[in-house]
Amino acid sequence: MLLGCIGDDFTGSSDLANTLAKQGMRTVQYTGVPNAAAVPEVQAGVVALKSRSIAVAEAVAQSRAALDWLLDQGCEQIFFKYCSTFDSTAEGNIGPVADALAEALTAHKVIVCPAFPGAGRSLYQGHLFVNDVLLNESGLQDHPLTPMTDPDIRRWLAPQSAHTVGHVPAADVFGGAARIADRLEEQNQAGHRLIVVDAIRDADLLEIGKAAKGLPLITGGSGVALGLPANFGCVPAPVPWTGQPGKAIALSGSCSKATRAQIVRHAQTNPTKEITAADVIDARLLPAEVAIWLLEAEGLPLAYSSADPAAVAKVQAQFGRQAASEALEHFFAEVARLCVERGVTRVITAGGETSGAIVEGLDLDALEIGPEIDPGVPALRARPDLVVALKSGNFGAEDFFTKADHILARPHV
Ligand SMILES: Nc1ncnc2c1ncn2[C@@H]1O[C@H](COP(=O)(O)OP(=O)(O)O)[C@@H](O)[C@H]1O
Ligand SMILES: O=C(O)[C@@H](O)C(=O)COP(=O)(O)O
Repeated sequence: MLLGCIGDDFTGSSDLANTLAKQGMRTVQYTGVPNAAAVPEVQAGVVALKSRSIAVAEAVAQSRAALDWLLDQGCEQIFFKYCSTFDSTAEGNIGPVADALAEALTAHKVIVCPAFPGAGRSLYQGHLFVNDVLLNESGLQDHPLTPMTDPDIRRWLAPQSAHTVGHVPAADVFGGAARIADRLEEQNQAGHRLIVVDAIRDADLLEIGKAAKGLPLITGGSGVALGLPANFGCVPAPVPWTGQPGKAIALSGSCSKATRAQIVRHAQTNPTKEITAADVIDARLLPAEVAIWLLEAEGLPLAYSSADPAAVAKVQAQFGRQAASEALEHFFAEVARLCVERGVTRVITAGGETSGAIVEGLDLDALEIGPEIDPGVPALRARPDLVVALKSGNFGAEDFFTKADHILARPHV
């Protein structure tokens, strides 16, 4: 294994794996830290953790365990993948995990770059934009677990890290790889260890990738991984795929604007069922009832708890943020488990935490990376009889659910 990656959630990990596979690296996504060694053909291993919203100490411990396993596989470089919208709180977990990995790897110039222009995320003067609005006006300010209320990534990261935060501005990034490398060195000499690097185009990310050659640790969204495979001699290649016939279901616990629009669109031509948090928490609705509905419905049925910010705030005020999230995540995991046990072969999920709970509930070990459905979302083969797609809350076009199912079912490509 050449490149070892640690993802702080499951959709994000598949987003990164998608980029690496498209750029020609033989990539596998693992559910948590594997117990056994990787097969020798794997060039990039992505250890998917569900560490974005857990306690800081636990996120650090899990990430350190992932690092140890990746180093045991012979990795020459480590990539810490977090969200392209930098989802985190003032306590963490991006800063503490990056600090711990940097310490363990004796990394002194650590790139911090959430930019993903392909999905509308650009970083300019340290400020993160989602399409044409600042992060804190993009809807992410209402995220149920990690509300992003400040678009200045330097300011957001500072309280999370033991080190001062540096910056390489766009004007230097536009100067190319050598200038970026010089600026990283300069920022480190000035005492900074975590260094926010601007990027607004894929061309910038490719230059940052070149400048990152040989650095022990890189952190960011999947965008900044674009230029890394070339450093290992890999070249872009089509990703092979054999789809899976049979019965499909879709499950969504994402409350993002993008997912809610996708649900409205899907409901125009497919059966949909809304799950309310109160019904789940008070046990008025059981996973088996939803599983039966999904199994009996025609087309691509979708069960969702996705709700707008006002409804989410009401649920959280009544039951508590963590309790509501956990109850819904466990519920969806159990629904998925029952459906797969009864023969479902294609599972499409929306939401990072939700997808993580479902993948863990289904006990899926290693995911083989297939072709891209929409930017940042690949088709994945979990078992000989099961394929999945894990959609990040904010990714995907309005017709995502049907498009995903079409690709997951597609015969050999
Ligand atoms: N109606 C709801 N009320 C409160 N919380 C909800 C509701 N629906 C989903 N959630 C929780 O909100 C969180 C959404 O996070 P996630 O699944 O990561 O989606 P995204 O990818 O959009 O961030 C999950 O923990 C989920 O259980
Ligand atoms: O980088 C991204 O935006 C995604 O890969 C990601 O991490 C998604 O997280 P969720 O929005 O919680 O699914």
